[in-house]
Amino acid sequence: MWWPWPWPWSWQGTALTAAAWLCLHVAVARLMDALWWRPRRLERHFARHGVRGPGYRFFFGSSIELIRLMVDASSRPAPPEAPHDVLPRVLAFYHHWRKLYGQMHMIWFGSTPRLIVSEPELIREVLLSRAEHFDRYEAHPLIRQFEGLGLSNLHGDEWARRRKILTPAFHVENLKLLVPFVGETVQRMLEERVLSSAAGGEVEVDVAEWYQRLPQEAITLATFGRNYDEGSVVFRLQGEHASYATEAHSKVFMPGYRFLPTRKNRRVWQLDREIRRLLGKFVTGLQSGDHRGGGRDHGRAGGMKDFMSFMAPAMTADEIIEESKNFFFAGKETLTSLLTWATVALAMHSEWQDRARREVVDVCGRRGLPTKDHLPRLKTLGMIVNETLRLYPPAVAMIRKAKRDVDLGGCVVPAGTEIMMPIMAVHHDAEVWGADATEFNPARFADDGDRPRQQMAFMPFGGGGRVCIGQNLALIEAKVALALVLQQCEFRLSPAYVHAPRVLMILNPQHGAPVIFRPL
Ligand code: HEM
Repeated sequence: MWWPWPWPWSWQGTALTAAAWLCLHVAVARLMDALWWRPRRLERHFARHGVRGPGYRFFFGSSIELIRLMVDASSRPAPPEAPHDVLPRVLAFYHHWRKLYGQMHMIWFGSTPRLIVSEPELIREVLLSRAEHFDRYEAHPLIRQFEGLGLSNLHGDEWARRRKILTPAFHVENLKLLVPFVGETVQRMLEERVLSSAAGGEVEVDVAEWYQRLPQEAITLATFGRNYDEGSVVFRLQGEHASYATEAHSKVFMPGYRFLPTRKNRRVWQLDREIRRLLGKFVTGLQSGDHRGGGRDHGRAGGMKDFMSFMAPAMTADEIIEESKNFFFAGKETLTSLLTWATVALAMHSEWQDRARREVVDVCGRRGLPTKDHLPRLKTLGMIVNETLRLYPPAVAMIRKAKRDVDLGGCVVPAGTEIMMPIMAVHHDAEVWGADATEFNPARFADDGDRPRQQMAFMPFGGGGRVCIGQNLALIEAKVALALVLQQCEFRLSPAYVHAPRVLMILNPQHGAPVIFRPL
């Protein structure tokens, strides 16, 4: 039989072609909706609620302008006449768009709307009173890979389960037992780098580099206890791993780039495998009871119960691996940042340096290491640490995501919108802190000091259920380290120092922090 065209093949072909066209149309329509129509609809929605911001640009959102503002700001140091007025440099995009669009405004992170909220009252709603409507923001896969799938990156029930397991490990009474170890570590650091090199004279040290050793050693001991030496190897590799993350974060993100077998990527994969292998071996030993110690360490850690012994009975090997990666990541750069800025601020304000030193000598003596009983008596030092965290919060912002449509300050925030809370902007706000908001004045944190009483005016460690679990550890380390440095040296900024705080995940000095120490 002959047909003018190859029936039934032509029917099938036509149907297939039509289906392919339909799929293509649907895919293109969806893509266009995600990248163009939805952002425009959301823009109009927010405008109706009086919330405006830089207009949405196809695919890139506000990213190109944001990067331009940040790069431009980082090309100039902070103004010498107001050195602590660093918000326009650190969060240049916030500073710029706030002037144009008001305190609550919106920007576009690609095609995702990001609402900027900097009123303490609204932040309180997001973190505390209406926290169930907001979820922790999903970090980029590259950052998650380095940070580890630990507390910082978990959600819902799994986060709650882990937080419950880990909370007792970070109890202040447990952590206080670390004080002698922290003191000995800082004493060794001083002897090796400052006291011996200075030999009666002066020595210049880049404190942004130098301080890194303390959190690294403290987290290693707190996590691994008696198995500190094995832990050190893991965390040394993790240090290298994290340095690639910081480097990657400072570059423009290219989707899929991390899967290419470049020299650096191959090293990152190798490090990842090695860290997992070592931690896996260690954890399996710990869980089968075939390990040296774990539990209470009566040696270096003065009887502190290490984090491993809280995790081993309750978590799988993989979970422990991810959690330890997370501790290392969350605890190292943040503390280094705090110590660096406190030292820089004290070098700039010698009156506070002298006052804090007198207190340290009164409480701890001319030579002795600080003890856990000394710490609450170091009031001036506590005020200095708080004032540093206010002006130079290591984590400059927090991000949440609306789980569902939710009312915030009279604006209906659609599900999926990200909420960015710029910690540094709240800390520098003259309406919250008064006319001297950008001056270094630790006295505002005195018991009878004049400071805002509203919740979330001061939140260097975040707030609500997801408040920093490591804050007690950080404050212990910071007080002991600064007390020892003050007790044994006078210091001032090197002429080579340029005051240029910038944020690369964590707030750090763009050109390092060279400080001149003179042993006392
Ligand atoms: C000066 C030092 C530190 C600062 C300023 C700091 C700041 C913060 C902030 C702001 C958050 C909340 C993030 C958010 O809600 O989005 C946070 C969470 C967290 N921090 Fe810290 N941190 C410091 C030290 C540490 C240390 C020493 C550790 C542990 C070893 C640590 C572990 C964590 C963890 C695990 C979380 C996630 C908690 C959760 O989501 O349940 N931090 N930190």
